[in-house]
Amino acid sequence: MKITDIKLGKISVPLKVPFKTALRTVKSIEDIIVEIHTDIGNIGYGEAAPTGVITGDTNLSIIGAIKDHIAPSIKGCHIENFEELMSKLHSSVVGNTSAKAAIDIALYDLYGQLYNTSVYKILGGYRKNITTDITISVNNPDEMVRDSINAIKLGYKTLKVKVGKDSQMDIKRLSDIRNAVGNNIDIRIDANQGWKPKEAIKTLNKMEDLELNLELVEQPVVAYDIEGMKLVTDNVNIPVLADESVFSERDALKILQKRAADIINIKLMKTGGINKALKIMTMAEIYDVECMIGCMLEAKVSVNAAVHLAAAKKIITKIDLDGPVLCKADPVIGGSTFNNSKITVNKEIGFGIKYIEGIEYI
Ligand SMILES: C[C@H](N)C(=O)N[C@H](CCC(=O)O)C(=O)O
Ligand SMILES: [Mg+2]
Repeated sequence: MKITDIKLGKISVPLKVPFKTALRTVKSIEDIIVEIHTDIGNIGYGEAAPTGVITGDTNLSIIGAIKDHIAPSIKGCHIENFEELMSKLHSSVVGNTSAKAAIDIALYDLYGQLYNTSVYKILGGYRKNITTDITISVNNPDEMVRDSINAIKLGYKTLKVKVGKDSQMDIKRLSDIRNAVGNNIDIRIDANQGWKPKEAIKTLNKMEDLELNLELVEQPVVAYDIEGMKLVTDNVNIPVLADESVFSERDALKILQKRAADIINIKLMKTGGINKALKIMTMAEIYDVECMIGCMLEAKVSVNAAVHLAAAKKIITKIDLDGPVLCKADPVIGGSTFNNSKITVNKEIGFGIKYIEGIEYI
């Protein structure tokens, strides 16, 4: 199965409500779709999200990286030579992890098609069903309480509450939400780098004193401050999860060796796809550290690939794959089933993506 062409397009999918974090506010998903075509008519689908404030990737940089670097290095190659393809993909250009993720996903799709097997089975086939949390955007406390109650009515048992804009107000936000939802709901919080290390320690210890019963705190401090994150990890009881601090295997190794965080959040847009994510997961296994699998604001093509990875691997114990359920509509035909918090991995060959509505080809 030989790669003959790589086509790119854009999709635009409005969100149900604006998505707000300490880093950005977004009203719609504007992602790049990749189609890798082969000499025998198979197509592999991938998706890249332009999360400039986290990955540095924009739609124009994604298009440029694929057109100028990645496509020329993999065109004409055979899917059979998968290891060689991965090596070419990752050495074609530095950085550009979202562009690499889209290509990696499309290549895994074709690899599954080549061997007539669903990707999650090739990767390990650990389980068929997973349960995601849902993000509660950072807003005024009343709005966040309302969004939390609405999420619980839809059956969500875990809320991922965005904080990090104002630590005093964050304590009120969390107190109001915990009061409103009771103690049977898991609450994890994500500061998206918004706090300074000492501020994070003070805030998290206050939240513990108030018995807010938080499952974990995600990325309390700025991504590059590994010492700061370790200081937080060593001085609070709430488990600390490294998100923006871990892109590569080297980043993960540093965090693991220093014990700077308790859990690692793996996202395909940070790692550059499944192949590199697997390496991080193996390291986490060695250090006996659990992983979350997360997503950026992504539609169902790339989140479906993350579902396959999550379904395949035992080391992934926490799921944050709510991208598709945050959207007003789903333009992707095929793939896993998203029924609010319940996700069932699909069994079709490859990733099972059949068609994507409304692609604007570039
Ligand atoms: C969508 C997911 N639940 C999430 O919250 N991801 C964010 C980053 C998303 C973005 O800004 O596109 C995270 O975990 O930091
Ligand atoms: Mg995060």
